[in-house]
Amino acid sequence: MAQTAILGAGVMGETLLSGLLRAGRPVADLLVGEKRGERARELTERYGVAVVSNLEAARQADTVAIVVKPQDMADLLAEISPELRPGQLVVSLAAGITTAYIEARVPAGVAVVRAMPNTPALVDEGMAAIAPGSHCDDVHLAEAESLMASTGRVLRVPEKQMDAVTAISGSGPAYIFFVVESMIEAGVHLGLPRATSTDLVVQTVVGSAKMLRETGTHPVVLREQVTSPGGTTAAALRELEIHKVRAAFLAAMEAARDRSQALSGE
Ligand SMILES: NC(=O)C1=CN([C@@H]2O[C@H](COP(=O)(O)OP(=O)(O)OC[C@H]3O[C@@H](n4cnc5c(N)ncnc54)[C@H](OP(=O)(O)O)[C@@H]3O)[C@@H](O)[C@H]2O)C=CC1
Ligand SMILES: O=C(O)[C@@H]1CCC=N1
Repeated sequence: MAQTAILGAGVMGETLLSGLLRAGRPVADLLVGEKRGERARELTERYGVAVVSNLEAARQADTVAIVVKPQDMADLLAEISPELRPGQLVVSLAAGITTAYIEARVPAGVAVVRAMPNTPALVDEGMAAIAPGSHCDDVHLAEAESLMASTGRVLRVPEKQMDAVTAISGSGPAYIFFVVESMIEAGVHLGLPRATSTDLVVQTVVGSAKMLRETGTHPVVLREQVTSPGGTTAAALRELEIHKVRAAFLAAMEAARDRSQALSGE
């Protein structure tokens, strides 16, 4: 099978690595580029994967997945560019970095795909979107899709939607964890033991997510089913509206979208 290199084995790089292995990708087909010796030893012990220099990984691999921070992208591309060749596929998982940014820094003819995954990929419930660059054919896009599909669902989107995707599903798990954390804390304020509050909130979120996915019913309808006339839910939702939670979500996601747009220029 073709070799895939993962450059940048932090939170998301390790999530991709472990997902590919769970999906049955032979470890011999994977390479990791990691500059810190201690981290390299940890990854080899944990997964049995070969850890090599970025240059060596770029030389050997057919597909190079780049999972460094956007701010480290320019240096990494300058480092590996001498080893990249036309026909090779670069998949960038970095927020905000456009395919044009990468294409301008690699040899002509290198295919580039921009991907935006999220951390639920760690439990094979990821949501990723992919967008092709200008030298990318269907085979390249299908390869990027199969890479991301190892850990969950994948959508193909036009690149102009990627900053919004990043604001919704890329950063999205953090908003959900923030809501969960807030609800647990509220339970504690209401006098529940922390463990009880945590159990109640986590299962409520899992159950609600499962209902959304399995029934396909619109969230407004599901919310109305919970909201008995003159009851407890109506009282709570009124407070959420008074505190402008809906407007806060809109402002938050606009801020994430704007931050994503700014990252290519830094
Ligand atoms: N975390 C998330 O939920 C998501 C992250 N992403 C994207 O994934 C990318 C990585 O994010 P995340 O995993 O959170 O960040 P991390 O900081 O956890 O991981 C980045 C990794 O890249 C390594 N690195 C930096 N420079 C190089 C280099 N030249 N060669 C090899 N490795 C290098 C870092 O090593 P060291 O620590 O030694 O510097 C670190 O291990 C970002 O671009 C982010 O936008 C996308 C979607 C979701
Ligand atoms: O916060 C970030 O910039 C990255 C991209 C999406 C999720 N985490």
